[in-house]
Amino acid sequence: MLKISHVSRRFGNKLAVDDVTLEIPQGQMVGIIGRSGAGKSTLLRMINRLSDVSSGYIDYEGSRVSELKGQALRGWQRDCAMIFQQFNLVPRLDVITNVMLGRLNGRNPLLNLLQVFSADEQFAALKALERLDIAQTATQWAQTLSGGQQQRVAIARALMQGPRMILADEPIASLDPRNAQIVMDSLRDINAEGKITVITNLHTLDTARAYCERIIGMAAGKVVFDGTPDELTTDVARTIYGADGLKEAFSEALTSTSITPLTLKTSSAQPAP
Ligand SMILES: Nc1ncnc2c1ncn2[C@@H]1O[C@H](COP(=O)(O)OP(=O)(O)OP(=O)(O)O)[C@@H](O)[C@H]1O
Repeated sequence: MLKISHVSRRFGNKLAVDDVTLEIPQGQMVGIIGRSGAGKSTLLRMINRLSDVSSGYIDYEGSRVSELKGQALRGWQRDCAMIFQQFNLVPRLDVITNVMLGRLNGRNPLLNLLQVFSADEQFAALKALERLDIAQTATQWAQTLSGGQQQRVAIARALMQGPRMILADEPIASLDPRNAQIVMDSLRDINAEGKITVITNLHTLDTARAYCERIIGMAAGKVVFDGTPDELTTDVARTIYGADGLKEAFSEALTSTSITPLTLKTSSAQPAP
């Protein structure tokens, strides 16, 4: 269980996240939606401790994540993998090495520097790439891959950490609909098969509805909705996006990133209406 208790984050005068309290059971697939600037990324970054809370607490399985330091903090960041809109791969390294870098936190820094990886690590990286159906790209430079392939490499790298949770910050915002679907299908399958909690920020309503069993809506730093896709009515969407943002949220859903799941493995995930 991840517990977020009265968490706020301030940047100067700006309250980016405002008194958020949430409980996320292990293994849930959660989508966070909201307009640009609503505080979605800041919330994810605080969970992963890329950013510190200004006030409040974050706990995971009884451990106070928001106060971890040193090795314990690195341990948490290994348990709680993060993927980003821009993939964050090393462009001039081959794919398999990029994936093995997912083990960084658990390894001797000197070996990292020399990029020496054991046979076991190479095997695990290949298995992770196979799981994402891109093992054939293992020896290519990361920068030669399409955006969708790069995001799958980033997910494979996250899997190399052996995480209990994956945080995805707008993972499909830079992808075309087909690749967006492949990436969301991968996240959904990893969630369903491995009981790995997935919390993903998403720009579009339809993707959140199609893939997430629970949707959290944020506006101006606050949680303004927390429920199932069925409960996310047009009125609720208006609260999340505002009357002027609503058109954008729905029209986006009908155009560039409109996707539906390829295969449904979880009973709670429903295709977009
Ligand atoms: N490092 C920072 N310094 C100053 N202000 C910041 C910083 N990070 C975020 N903010 C501000 O906090 C608010 C919330 O930003 P955040 O990136 O969390 O929103 P978001 O919902 O993820 O938006 P987007 O969808 O555009 O990424 C915004 O007003 C943003 O400008």
